[in-house]
Amino acid sequence: MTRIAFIGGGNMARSLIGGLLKTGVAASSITVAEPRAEARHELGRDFGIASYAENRLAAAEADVLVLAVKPQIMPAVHAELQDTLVRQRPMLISIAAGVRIDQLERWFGHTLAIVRCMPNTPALIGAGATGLFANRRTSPEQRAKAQHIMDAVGITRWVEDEALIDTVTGLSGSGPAYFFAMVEALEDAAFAQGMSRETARALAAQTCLGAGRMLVESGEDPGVLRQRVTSPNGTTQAALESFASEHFAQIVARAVAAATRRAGELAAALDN
Ligand SMILES: NC(=O)C1=CN([C@@H]2O[C@H](COP(=O)(O)OP(=O)(O)OC[C@H]3O[C@@H](n4cnc5c(N)ncnc54)[C@H](O)[C@@H]3O)[C@@H](O)[C@H]2O)C=CC1
Ligand SMILES: O=C(O)[C@@H]1CCC=N1
Repeated sequence: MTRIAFIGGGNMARSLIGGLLKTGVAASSITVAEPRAEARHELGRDFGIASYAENRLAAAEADVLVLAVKPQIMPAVHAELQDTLVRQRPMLISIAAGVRIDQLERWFGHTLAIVRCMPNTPALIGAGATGLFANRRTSPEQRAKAQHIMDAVGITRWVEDEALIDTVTGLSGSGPAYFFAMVEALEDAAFAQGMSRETARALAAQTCLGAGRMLVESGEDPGVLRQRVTSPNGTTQAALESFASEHFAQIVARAVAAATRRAGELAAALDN
């Protein structure tokens, strides 16, 4: 049984923990370190896992440490875990946006297996999407273990070039928020035309779910699916022409680039 300790018990850790438990991972094999007492209480209440105020205690028995703190917190975490790292030599899985392998090696040690991942919050319902990149110290068995953990909560893809983890961040890491923003905008638009918020939200959310499921389950090209909705000179064409006139594709590309760039900035700030 792999023993996994989460360092940081915030939103993303909760999504991963909830997803892992749903796939049958034993609550006794997961611990979490979280400084906020209320969050610790909620982790115990919602998931039945042991939580600790101190990183050292949560990590005491772990084979795998999932570093789930904000990038800025990472150097402090290293200081608190130094003894544990030397004694246990756990594999590290960092999910922190931007934070590079060379930085993690500098803080946590050059001889540890380190996998840099970028998951997303739908992991909570087993529908996550995770990009992974491993350092050279990571053995094939350790790569498989990291992938196994992330496969439990959704799909996984290894990237060849570490820089592409920042692209994963701009695509799928932050991506759920783009779709939530789309649903909010659709709801607002229908509300402005007189529909109740409840009905507008239900229809917008189900449309998001239906389109997503069709895309994934059919395996068809999104462009083909889009064309099937678009009757010549019909309503969809009118909406898509409106999107195009506002340069929708460029708007999305600039947003993804902004998120990707921010990941790099978060990391660069830690070099100073
Ligand atoms: N929220 C998301 O959708 C995603 C977040 N991430 C990454 O996951 C990491 C965590 O993000 P969130 O969960 O959104 O943030 P969050 O703020 O919800 O969680 C971070 C947790 O770390 C705790 N913490 C603070 N100092 C600590 C310390 N010294 N030791 C242990 N825990 C400490 C905080 O109390 C907090 O509960 C970030 O690095 C972020 O880039 C990655 C993918 C998606
Ligand atoms: O917004 C963030 O910085 C984190 C990383 C990806 C999703 N949430």
